[in-house]
Amino acid sequence: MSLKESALVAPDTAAVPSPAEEPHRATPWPAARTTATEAGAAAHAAKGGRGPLDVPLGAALGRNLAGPLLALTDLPSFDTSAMDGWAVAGTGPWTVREEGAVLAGHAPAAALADGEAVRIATGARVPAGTTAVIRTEHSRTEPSRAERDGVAPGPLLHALREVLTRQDIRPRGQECRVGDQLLPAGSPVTPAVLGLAAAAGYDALPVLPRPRVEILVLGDELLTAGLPHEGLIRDALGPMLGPWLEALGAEVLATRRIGDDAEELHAAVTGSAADLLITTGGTAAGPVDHLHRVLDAAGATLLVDGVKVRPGHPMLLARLAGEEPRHLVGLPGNPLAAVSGLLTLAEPLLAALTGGAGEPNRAPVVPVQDEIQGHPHDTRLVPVVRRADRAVPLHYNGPAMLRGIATADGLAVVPPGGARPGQALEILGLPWPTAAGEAPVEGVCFT
Ligand SMILES: Nc1nc2c(c(=O)[nH]1)N[C@H]1C(S)=C(S)[C@@H](COP(=O)(O)OP(=O)(O)OC[C@H]3O[C@@H](n4cnc5c(N)ncnc54)[C@H](O)[C@@H]3O)O[C@H]1N2
Ligand code: MOO
Repeated sequence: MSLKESALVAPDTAAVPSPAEEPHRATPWPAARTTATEAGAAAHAAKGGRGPLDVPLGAALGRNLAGPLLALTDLPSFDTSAMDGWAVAGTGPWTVREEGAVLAGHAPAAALADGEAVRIATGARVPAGTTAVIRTEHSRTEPSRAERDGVAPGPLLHALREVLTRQDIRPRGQECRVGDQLLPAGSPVTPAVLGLAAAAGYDALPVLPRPRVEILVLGDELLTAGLPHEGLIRDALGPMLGPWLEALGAEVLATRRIGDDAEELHAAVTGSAADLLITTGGTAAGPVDHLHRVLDAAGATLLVDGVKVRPGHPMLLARLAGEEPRHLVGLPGNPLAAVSGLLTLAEPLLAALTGGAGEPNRAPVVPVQDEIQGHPHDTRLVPVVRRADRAVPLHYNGPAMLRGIATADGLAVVPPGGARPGQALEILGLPWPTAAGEAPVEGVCFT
């Protein structure tokens, strides 16, 4: 008997009701996120072996630091002139030393004797004996009598304002001393962090390994190019999920289109090397919704089978069979339902899988401007834009729509029963910069 004939029996012959038809099996939304976090944390702990990687600075952007960033040097590493002007020793007027300017990156200049001055550039090492730097614009020079007579020494330097001891000198170690912690472990490597790491002496950074993710897009009705026609529609999830998951810190191994083929799906699920498989579609009870049967045949354990959230309630989380802990998140096919599954299950799991690289989607609490209709029993996730101190719900929030989320700053977590105007709600953030306050808020209300 083939796989299709045995474990993957056709849905209309299956005696058991589908998970979508069994609301009691659905997990409350907060508990589903906790389960996903715990699954990721357990997988991370079990994988102890996948230790930090040293990557060149240029490749570290967007990764998370595997350990604290410790300064490899004092910063600045020498007493540095903060201004173009004069290094002086003692009180003025000062005799200007004959030699040329002390420049950044050049050999150290000879020590200044009391009463001497030398030209200095911003970033140059101040000569030993220097008591202050005077900016060019705060100084004037005049020929000394000796210089007028044609014999050394050179001109005299006068300060045009009071000179404070050590002014405009950046002392060695002002920003940090060697060994100081500049950033804690887990910090995201931003462009600014790359700059700081380079300044502090790093050529490479130890970063956490990224969870490997594979995306399986299911559905015979999906087109990868052109206009929808004859009942076929464009695949909206393939182009969206890879970049979204990368923005959440994953390494996306592949996005594969599988169609509605149970055998092919079974082979893809059992043969994948990814830490996390993401499927789209096939979670419900339709004639070609094979996901539950494939997971059963593959020996997977369902950790979450339906969540009390709208949209996206048929989403699921499974632990795949095998010694290595690997997971599968089944996202519903409706595009906004898939986003809901991504934020509910995939995001917390990925955050924990990277080893506590930061709090997953720290949700700020913001009052909502308008009433938001609730589901009687389930949480709702509703795209919102932030306007000043308020969250404004967007209207194109139907399960099959991406028009709302495409202009949103986040998703409001609306408790069962709904929210009153002014009620404070958690807002799940999106992993990219949003144009808060720019988006149109008027529109037709669809469900
Ligand atoms: N009898 C029931 N039917 C459905 C239920 C239910 O509880 N009982 N739940 C509905 C809900 S809610 C959702 S969400 C969907 C979930 O369906 P599936 O995960 O099985 O997804 P599909 O049936 O494959 O597709 C649903 C919908 O989404 C479109 N789709 C799928 N993939 C994509 C894609 N990559 N890009 C764009 N659009 C996609 C697909 O064409 C369908 O229109 O089930 C309901 N049914
Ligand atoms: O999960 Mo469904 O998206 O509510 O239509």
